[in-house]
Amino acid sequence: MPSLIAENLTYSYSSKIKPALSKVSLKLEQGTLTALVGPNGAGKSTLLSLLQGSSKPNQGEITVDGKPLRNNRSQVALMPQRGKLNWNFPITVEGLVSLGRVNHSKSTCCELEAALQRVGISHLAKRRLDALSGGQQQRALLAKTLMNPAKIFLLDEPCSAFDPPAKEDFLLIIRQLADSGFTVFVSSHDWGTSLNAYDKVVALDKIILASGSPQEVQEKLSSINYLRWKL
Ligand SMILES: Nc1ncnc2c1ncn2[C@@H]1O[C@H](COP(=O)(O)OP(=O)(O)OP(=O)(O)O)[C@@H](O)[C@H]1O
Repeated sequence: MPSLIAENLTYSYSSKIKPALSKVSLKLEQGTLTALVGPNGAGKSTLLSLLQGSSKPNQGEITVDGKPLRNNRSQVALMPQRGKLNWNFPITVEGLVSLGRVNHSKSTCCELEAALQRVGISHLAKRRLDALSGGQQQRALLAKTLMNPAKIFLLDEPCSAFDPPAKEDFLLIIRQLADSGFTVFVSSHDWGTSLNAYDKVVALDKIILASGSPQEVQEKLSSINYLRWKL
């Protein structure tokens, strides 16, 4: 059953420039892990911000469980790109993660501990954020996002700070999230074999280039010679 459907989304930052996204349609099924791939400037972050509802499309519709997104925004949470955060802010890991509670209501110890456990950093709860590695910081940011009682998680380039083993560990964490019923949509620059860890791949470059299983998308992109001239 699809939990999020986007139909014909078009979005321009200004009427004077070409649209960042044109007629983008996709379906995210409940309990699946989907990759969103595309080169720099393809519109990945723009699409995620539309799907989260922080920007509105110029044209097109987004529904969550059959209702317009505007009536169901609490079901969708976005983890921003790491570049959007000040990692030197003087805060502990548990302080950061607690901020993820919606409306900043007081989080219970259980919720906090569950989020830290899900991403495997309970032992770092009292550490300062600026004393962590880039990969540990990304896990802390995911734990903060998971404090949100949403069921659709949009992750904007979460693997950018990871070395290959850490990336594999992170993929396992998000796979477990999907297997426990959450819908997870992850933007990435990685067109390599790690795409095989996903149920589905959406390739974007202002329009949807291809969508389907990792193999189907790789085949489609090579048939249009996209990978050769673009990447
Ligand atoms: N605030 C903005 N104002 C004007 N144009 C913008 C703005 N944000 C993004 N753009 C433009 O929209 C297009 C899509 O940008 P976006 O950040 O969504 O791409 P992306 O695929 O996430 O890129 P990257 O992989 O580099 O993060 C780019 O041409 C970008 O320059």
